[in-house]
Amino acid sequence: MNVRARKEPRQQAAARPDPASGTAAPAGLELRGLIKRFGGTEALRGIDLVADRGNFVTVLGPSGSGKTTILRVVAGFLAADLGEVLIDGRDVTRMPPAAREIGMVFQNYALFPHMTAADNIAYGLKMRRWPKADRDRRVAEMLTLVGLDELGGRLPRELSGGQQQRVAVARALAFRPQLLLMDEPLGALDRELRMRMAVELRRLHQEAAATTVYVTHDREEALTLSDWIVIMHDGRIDAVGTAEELYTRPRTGFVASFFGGHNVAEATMVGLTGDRARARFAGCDMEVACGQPLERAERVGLSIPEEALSLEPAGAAPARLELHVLDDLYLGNGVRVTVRTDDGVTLRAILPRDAREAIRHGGTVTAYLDTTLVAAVPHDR
Ligand SMILES: Nc1ncnc2c1ncn2[C@@H]1O[C@H](COP(=O)(O)OP(=O)(O)OP(=O)(O)O)[C@@H](O)[C@H]1O
Repeated sequence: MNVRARKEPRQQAAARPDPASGTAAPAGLELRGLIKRFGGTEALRGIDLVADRGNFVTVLGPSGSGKTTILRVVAGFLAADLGEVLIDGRDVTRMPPAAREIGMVFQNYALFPHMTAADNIAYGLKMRRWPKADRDRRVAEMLTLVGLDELGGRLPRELSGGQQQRVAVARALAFRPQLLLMDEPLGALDRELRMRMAVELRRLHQEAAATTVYVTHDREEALTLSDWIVIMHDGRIDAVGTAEELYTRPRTGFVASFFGGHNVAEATMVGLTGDRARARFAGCDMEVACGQPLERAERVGLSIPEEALSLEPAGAAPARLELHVLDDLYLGNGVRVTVRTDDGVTLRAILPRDAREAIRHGGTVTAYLDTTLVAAVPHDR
């Protein structure tokens, strides 16, 4: 079954009609006004989120932004000071963790070391009093699903990190939870294995059809896995969108620099019409799209992707800039340069390999900015 059907995530809690049935379909997960304080620390400052059933939602954000706290509140390990948690329309806010029927996978796997892979997978089924024959059938199915048919009899210590992680996923999905929570499940694996497992998790998610909330601080994992990405910043949701939306039209400077790896530069706002702003940057006037509705102000932020600069005019409206080269690094498939405008704004750019000739350390270079790739964001003071 394909659960990637794109439905809109909603940052405000509101049931939406299900076009198929004509009635309001409960969301797979709904968070309403979650607030959590630890002493003087406000870990969650009002989280509203609706994830449609079967969606894969990644919660991405820097360390300390509140990602794990959200999962712990949803799982029931931690009570929020205020707010509600609904799973498939069921208010579970005051239910103990076991009654919420959630599948969970965490970074340290937490497999039972003295049990075989098969027994680890069967554990939750036993707790739920599944008859032995059903249990055995389901364990075999899960071992096949995660590609470990031959290894069910092994103890965790006889399995590689990636294999243990698959057992943990199989165990979490075995009892067919409607909701699966994963907190940095690939964090302990090396980079190559992490990316391979991310692709595999995506496939498992599609087969299991559970609404999934996945916490990570790794952008690439988020890109590989998600229907929707939620960007956390300081206990709040800064933005929700598809990877493409967040990359091409970041709402804020934080999203642009954290998720997109973009430059965020300050510019003068010289005009604003609807969702387009006119900005003066590096001596050029340019018209750019707004990442969110903006107010008329003196200053505006510009989100400038690293690939927006080139040495030949590019895009529909290339703005010509004279830049000072501070640094250049040959990458094989391109050149990473650090440049500075006359006003002292520093930008990072990726130029094609053959640009190396034109770039001299300490020299100046004429570059063209593809303004169709630039987005105006609120100016952070
Ligand atoms: N049990 C606790 N007691 C006190 N403060 C806590 C506790 N748990 C979390 N915090 C604080 O709440 C904030 C959010 O923490 P959380 O663990 O949710 O962040 P995170 O985004 O998951 O970070 P990381 O990526 O480092 O795991 C942090 O400032 C953290 O120090």
